Amino acid sequence: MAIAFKSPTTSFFQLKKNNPETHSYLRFSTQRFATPARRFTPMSAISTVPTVGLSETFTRLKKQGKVAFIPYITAGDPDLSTTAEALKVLDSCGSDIIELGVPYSDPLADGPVIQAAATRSLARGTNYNAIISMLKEVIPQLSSPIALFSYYNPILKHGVEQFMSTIKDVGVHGLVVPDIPLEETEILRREASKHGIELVLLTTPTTPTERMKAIVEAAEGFVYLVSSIGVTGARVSVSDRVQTLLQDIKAATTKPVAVGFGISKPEHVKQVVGWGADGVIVGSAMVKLLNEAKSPEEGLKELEVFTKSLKAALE
Ligand SMILES: O=P(O)(O)OC[C@@H](O)[C@@H](O)c1c[nH]c2ccccc12
Repeated sequence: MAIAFKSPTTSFFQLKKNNPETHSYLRFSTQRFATPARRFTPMSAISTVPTVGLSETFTRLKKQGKVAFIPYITAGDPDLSTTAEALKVLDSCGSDIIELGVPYSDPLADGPVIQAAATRSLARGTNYNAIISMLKEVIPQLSSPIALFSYYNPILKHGVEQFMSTIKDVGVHGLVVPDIPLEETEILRREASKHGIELVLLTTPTTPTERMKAIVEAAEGFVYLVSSIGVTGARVSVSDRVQTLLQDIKAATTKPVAVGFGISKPEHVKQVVGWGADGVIVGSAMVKLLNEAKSPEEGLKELEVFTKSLKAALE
């Protein structure tokens, strides 16, 4: 059993056996992480705020009666130094966890906005080593934990153990791998847990109940509830099926559940919070804003205003 990502116009997840598309993650990408790591000017005063992991973050927020705000951005779009600054902006505007996407040439679950961000980033020469160097410098300056978001292929390319050990060393707390089916997460889960990395798993509106139960049982950090069928990207409204899906998941687990896909406005955030989500994930809207700004500096300013508006909707 495997999860296949279809083209943006068709369904998002499809559970199928022996479908060639399901094994796309086994193909090694020709994209080389070849360019040398960029250097970042060290900050004069680097704070070493000890961050806690994903599940601990939810526990702390729950005690305060709060819901987690989880933005997503793609590393290296428009460039890695802007990503470094964007992480600091997102952190200082009250993000609780930050999802950082590793750009990949076949981002099958991503809609046009994030796909284009990955393409731009790779075209600029963003590579794994450069992302790791950037994180090594920036993570000590953040108070929110980072969940790295990567398709399976780049992880396989580095070797699962090597990958986990490297991301742990630079201070990453969690990992989301959207194109690996539950049945094939064994090695990933073993290595993640060996290195203290929380492996977030996803469930979707088309996941059968029994399978959803197995996914939430294995999930670490939080359960990612994909709000709608399709690919990532802003939508006019959030499907009200999310309310029932949340109830079903919550009947199966006490683990925190964060909702993502199509959330782009304060109204969406309020709605999802009203339905009982423990976290709200916003990706494409953030990526779009950074891309469409007149300059990276302008983009960072807009990111700050936008993040504050979404965060305010959570209060
Ligand atoms: O972009 P949206 O619709 O706001 O959805 C969140 C999302 O971007 C982020 O979590 C994500 C980026 N790429 C993905 C691929 C699969 C699942 C989730 C993701």
